[in-house]
Amino acid sequence: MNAMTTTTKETATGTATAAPVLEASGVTMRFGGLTAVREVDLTVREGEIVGLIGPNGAGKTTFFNCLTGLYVPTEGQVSYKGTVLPPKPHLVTQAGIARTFQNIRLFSNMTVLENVLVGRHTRTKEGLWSALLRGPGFKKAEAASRERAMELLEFVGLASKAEHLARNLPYGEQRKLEIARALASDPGLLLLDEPTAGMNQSETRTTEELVFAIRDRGIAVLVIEHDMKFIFKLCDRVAVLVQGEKLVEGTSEVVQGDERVVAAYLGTPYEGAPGAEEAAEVEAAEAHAAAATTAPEDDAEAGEDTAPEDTAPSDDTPAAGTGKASGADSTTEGDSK
Ligand SMILES: Nc1ncnc2c1ncn2[C@@H]1O[C@H](COP(=O)(O)OP(=O)(O)OP(=O)(O)O)[C@@H](O)[C@H]1O
Repeated sequence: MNAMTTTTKETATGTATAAPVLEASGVTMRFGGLTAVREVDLTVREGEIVGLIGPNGAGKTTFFNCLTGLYVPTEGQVSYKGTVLPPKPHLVTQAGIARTFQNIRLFSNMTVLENVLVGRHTRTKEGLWSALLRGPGFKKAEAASRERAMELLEFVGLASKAEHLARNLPYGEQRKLEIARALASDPGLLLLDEPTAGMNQSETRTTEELVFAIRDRGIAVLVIEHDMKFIFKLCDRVAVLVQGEKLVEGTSEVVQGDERVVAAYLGTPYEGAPGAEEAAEVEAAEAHAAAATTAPEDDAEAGEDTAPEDTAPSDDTPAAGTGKASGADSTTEGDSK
């Protein structure tokens, strides 16, 4: 990792007033009756590393998919450097957002270098004919792309394996290669989905340094991770998603000290928890219905009057906030992780 320098969070001080790179506002994603992400606002500023955490199924990856155009959000919008993004992955990449996936997506039968070159294609201007005829313009562009790709491999510490097949790399290096490929599109914002999943401690530590070094190159980072030690050490700010809603956002210290975050991870309900109101209503209605079935006969008349409004929701009552569900089918992808 020759180009990497070990840096710390301190280099990011003063980012609170830096220009926003990413602005997500009111992002909601519904899949039929399920609201996976509900009205989430999130800003990432220049020079920041922001963490997105939450228990399994909290909606983190779905939110990433909304940011990168893989899903068309049911509501809300996403802007990159002040311009609203069209929900199309290639246009989002072209605009300046790159990502890695929770499930590694490399071209396993291509070399390490070729994988990075693929990530470079959004930044090369040579057209199809130029490529087929292999004219001087194409050769020059190809040489420049190779040089850039090698520089990125050097940066992530994989230069010596440029000609290896991607599938022969150990797992931790495949994750690094994914990062190099994402960087090949010259992004202003990098989204990392669980970059240390499956890594040992030393690989995690190297990834930590890599993310700091990426930020030091002027690329803002938004990272999903379950490894709390990694997140709290790395991030200038952390947002916590629980059941699709943003519960807390703040510095690592603020988030770690918030009892609602602890409760969400331990599964302990707390006052005002997302979905708590609906759950309380259902519980009350069920209790009411149960009382009605065991009520003495002289209560039956009163029961008839109140039943239509007070009974528990029927099976076809939509879940809270699902009234406007749309678009999910057309945007759902097979493997969106
Ligand atoms: N394409 C889809 N169709 C229907 N439901 C989906 C789809 N993608 C995600 N979901 C649901 O949305 C909710 C949020 O899932 P998501 O994968 O975004 O959570 P997550 O926070 O990334 O979880 P994890 O930490 O386990 O990766 C889950 O209930 C999931 O089952």
